Amino acid sequence: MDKIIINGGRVLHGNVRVEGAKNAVLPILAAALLASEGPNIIRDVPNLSDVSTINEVVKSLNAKVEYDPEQGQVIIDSTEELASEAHFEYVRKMRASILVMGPLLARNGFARVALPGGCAIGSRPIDQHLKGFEAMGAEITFGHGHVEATAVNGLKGAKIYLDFPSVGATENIMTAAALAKGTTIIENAAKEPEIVDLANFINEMGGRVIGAGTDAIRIEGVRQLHGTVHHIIPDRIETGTFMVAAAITGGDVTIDNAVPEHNAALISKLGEMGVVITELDEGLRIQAKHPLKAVDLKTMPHPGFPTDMQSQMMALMLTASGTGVLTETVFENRFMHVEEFRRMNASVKIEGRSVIISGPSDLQGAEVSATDLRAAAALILAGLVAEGVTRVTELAHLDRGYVDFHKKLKALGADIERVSEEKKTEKSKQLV
Ligand SMILES: CC(=O)N[C@H]1[C@@H](OP(=O)(O)OP(=O)(O)OC[C@H]2O[C@@H](n3ccc(=O)[nH]c3=O)[C@H](O)[C@@H]2O)O[C@H](CO)[C@@H](O)[C@@H]1O
Ligand SMILES: C=C(OP(=O)(O)O)C(=O)O
Repeated sequence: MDKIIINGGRVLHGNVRVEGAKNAVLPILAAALLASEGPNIIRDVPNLSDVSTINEVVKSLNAKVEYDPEQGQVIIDSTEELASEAHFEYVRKMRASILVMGPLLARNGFARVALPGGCAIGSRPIDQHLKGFEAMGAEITFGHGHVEATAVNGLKGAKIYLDFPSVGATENIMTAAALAKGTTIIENAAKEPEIVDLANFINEMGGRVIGAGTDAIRIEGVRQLHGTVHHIIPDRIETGTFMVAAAITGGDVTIDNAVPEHNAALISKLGEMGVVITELDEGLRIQAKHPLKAVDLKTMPHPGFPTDMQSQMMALMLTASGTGVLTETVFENRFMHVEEFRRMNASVKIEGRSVIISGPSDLQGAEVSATDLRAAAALILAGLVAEGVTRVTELAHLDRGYVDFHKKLKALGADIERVSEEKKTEKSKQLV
């Protein structure tokens, strides 16, 4: 089992480059299955365990996949007839495997996918995805832990109003509608930058998606889609995580390859706290001097404050002066990291869907365990400023969404290393 060990107290300085966005590349690699002519070449692909998982899923569906992690490139050839079932072994590993359902239904008129169930951040139902497929003429059935969607006569365009602007439902409906007969309109659609990247990709394959990034997306179905070359957008959550890393250490960090407009809510909140942020041609410079001011914040669908930055912001708010209230409205149970922060001497109180933070806490290094992907990053951020040594375990969560996180922090001046049990055993053998 790997551990990240941090000796707190270093101020971060320098430049760091962010990777392609995890939450853009996963739906795009699934949507590549829509192309029945010519291969898709996807570039700026981050070397993450989730990328390996989606590649496995796509391969299991009979597409040919060539992945070059060094180059950050995936080539997908889905021109042969596709299988129709995404097995539990993949969906269990990664919920986003459900995103193959739209493309499979579009290509085959049938899809069978293991039900994803909940995870550490909430129950995460898929009713809005299924409501969309049903409106387009698919029959939905459940059994033996799976959901099946069948459209014997193919999918037909429909008007679909989402009860909540779900990212995954918007993506699955967009891909299903790309090859449907007629026009589909998604109302109350998700507006995240990753939705726009997916729409651009579908259009580059020959599709017709209009309005992505607004709350009404119009998809005019086409008969066939072809392979293309697509570059993934930069990861706004990795960007945000390094913004917080700079702020929490009182540092001066420039983030290359960042898109400021994708992080408007975070830029505004950090500004309120007293962090100085400068927008550069291709990036962001973050300068912070302590003490920072406490703020209140509420997570919301884009362009609101992203839930995927909630735990990292909680780490930062622990170091700010005054009382701040952080409210989570997107997921009902995304506070598992609070107990771990308490192990680091944080003063945090949960009240329903809010957390009240009285700062600054006198953070102390401790042995803590990552409860989900962003909690892993947040605990490491807290470790950067805690007094003494912090050890973070359960790093499989971190590897889902961050490439070389500890190496990038080390290059900025952090005292941080990653050790594996095997290495430790080797060391102790040498000592004996
Ligand atoms: C791979 C990926 O892109 N993951 C992101 C995606 O997840 P994901 O696509 O799963 O998130 P959604 O936007 O769908 O979920 C948001 C909320 O809607 C609820 N819901 C969703 C679908 C549905 O059919 N019914 C329903 O009730 C969920 O339980 C949750 O409470 O968006 C989330 C919200 O920004 C991010 O935190 C995740 O990082
Ligand atoms: C919650 C996240 O991802 P996923 O939807 O893949 O679990 C995340 O990226 O923070």
